[in-house]
Amino acid sequence: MFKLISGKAIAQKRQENLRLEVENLNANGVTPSLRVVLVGNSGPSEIYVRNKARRAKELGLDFNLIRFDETVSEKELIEFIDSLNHDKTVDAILVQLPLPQHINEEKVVQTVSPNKDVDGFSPINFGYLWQNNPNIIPSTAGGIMTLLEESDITTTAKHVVIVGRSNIVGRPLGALMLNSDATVTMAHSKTKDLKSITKQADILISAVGKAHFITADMVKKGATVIDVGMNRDENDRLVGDVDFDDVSSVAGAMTPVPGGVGPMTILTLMEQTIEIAKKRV
Ligand SMILES: Nc1nc2c(c(=O)[nH]1)N[C@@H](CN(C=O)c1ccc(C(=O)N[C@@H](CCC(=O)O)C(=O)O)cc1)CN2
Ligand SMILES: [Mg+2]
Repeated sequence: MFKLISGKAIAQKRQENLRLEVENLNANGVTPSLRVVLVGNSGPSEIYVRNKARRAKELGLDFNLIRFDETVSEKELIEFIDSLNHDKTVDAILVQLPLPQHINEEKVVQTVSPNKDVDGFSPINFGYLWQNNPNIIPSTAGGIMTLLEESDITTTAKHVVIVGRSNIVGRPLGALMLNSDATVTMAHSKTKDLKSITKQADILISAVGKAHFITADMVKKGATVIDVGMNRDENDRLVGDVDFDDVSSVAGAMTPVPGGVGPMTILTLMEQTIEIAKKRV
């Protein structure tokens, strides 16, 4: 039987509990605070940041978006982030990616204090994650683990194939899957005979950024397929990496785009902002 995994519904359900946690914190004089730094005004980043702002406001968080022109210098950006690091009223800092070409993304990510790094992108938090001692973890990867858990899809001893090795999704998800006792294969653009590998997956995750990349012939019957892609098709519709109509004829469970992984990314960001703020109680 085929199951559609709705990230939107799971995120909505968990957000109810988060509201109660925020009320509890408020009763202790704490309002979790999140600062999002956005450089330039690319269409997709604007949408993602707007979604973050909406959820934060629904939860009653202290949310602030700080915008910089896309010509901002690396030095100015780094100095600003450092001022947030030292601001005692700020729990969590997020720099929306990607950044313009002239700014070194690694340097900026390394500037965010590991204690406020709600994206879990700093080398310290990445290191903790790979040592199976996670602190703050990247939101998309964390959201996917929650999505599976809430859908009663276990990872122990499963063969998980992740296509894509980005720092935002593929690599941290590889660590989380390994930590949760899956057998993990990380595939990427240099992988030979990708289809022979994806066909072995009990859980197949695609984070490639190419519409219609995963087709039914690449999927084992009954497999769970998680689609992280956010692409525009030839009709300018938002689609994932997975050819949904084709793959749903063989998969056992699948996430849609939109309404799958995206809402879970934002939920996890809210959960982690609240977790960081709890340390103030
Ligand atoms: N600093 C960060 N930058 C980026 C991250 C990140 O986790 N931290 N991840 C992605 C973008 N991303 C979060 O920022 C993100 C992507 C998608 C969604 C989302 O809600 N998607 C919706 C559809 C939205 C639409 O209509 O286009 C869905 O899937 O239903 C939220 C966040 C890159 N940058
Ligand atoms: Mg993300």
